[in-house]
Amino acid sequence: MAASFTAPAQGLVHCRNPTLGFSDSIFNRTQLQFQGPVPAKSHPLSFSYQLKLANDVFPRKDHRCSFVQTAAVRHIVGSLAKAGGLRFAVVVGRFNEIVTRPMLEGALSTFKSYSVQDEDIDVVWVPGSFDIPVVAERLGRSGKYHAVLCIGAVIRGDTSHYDAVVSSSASGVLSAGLKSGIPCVFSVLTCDNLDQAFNRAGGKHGNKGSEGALTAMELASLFEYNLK
Ligand SMILES: Nc1c(NC[C@H](O)[C@H](O)[C@H](O)CO)[nH]c(=O)[nH]c1=O
Ligand SMILES: CC(=O)[C@@H](O)COP(=O)(O)O
Repeated sequence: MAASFTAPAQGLVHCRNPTLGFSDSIFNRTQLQFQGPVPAKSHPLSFSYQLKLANDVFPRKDHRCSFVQTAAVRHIVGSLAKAGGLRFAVVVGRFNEIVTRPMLEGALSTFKSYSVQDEDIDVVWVPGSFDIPVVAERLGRSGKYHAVLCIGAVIRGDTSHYDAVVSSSASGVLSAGLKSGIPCVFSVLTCDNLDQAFNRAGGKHGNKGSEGALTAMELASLFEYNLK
């Protein structure tokens, strides 16, 4: 997309120049002195007129304007600061609840710390990770939530059952998001043993439930405020 010029009175051109912050989009305004005539009622300016303005401001011998090329990129990022007021569903597997419960608690406290109210969160328990996707899709389609966070813990046993549950859960959550059009976040641990799981449920490798809540808020905000 082209740089967004506005042409206020008196021949001043403002150029919107986005800079990225991790959790928010910040736009800096740069004022440029413009030499040529500015049409009285000129916004939004056509792309060709924006090019003409830019070339008038930065004339180059080879008739190319590097300013337009760099300023034309707009970076769009969801904002955690705008999570308050958004609604979330959390689908949690009861299987290995000793792991999934602290993940859920981590998620709920992270939502709270970004001003998401308790009444804007519904927690739905299901038997295990394999059962999460069908529920996530139903919740996504309900129109009640801005994002669905999926929490589970699959721990390898003796047979190939692990692979079936892991791959079904991962592809199912992906498909739930794609089919419902609502972000469905995958916070299902896939571990070789209980130790690995505890380390990711509030232990030395953090809490993947909390991380999932951050992802859910960022995507919910992106969809609600930037991609409509
Ligand atoms: N073994 C694990 C399961 N298995 C259960 C399935 O998820 C599912 O509930 C059952 O097949 C009925 O559809 N679930 C986990 O979350 N973690 C496991 O380690
Ligand atoms: C990940 C699993 O499904 C696991 O609990 C099953 O264990 P097993 O393969 O020993 O039956």
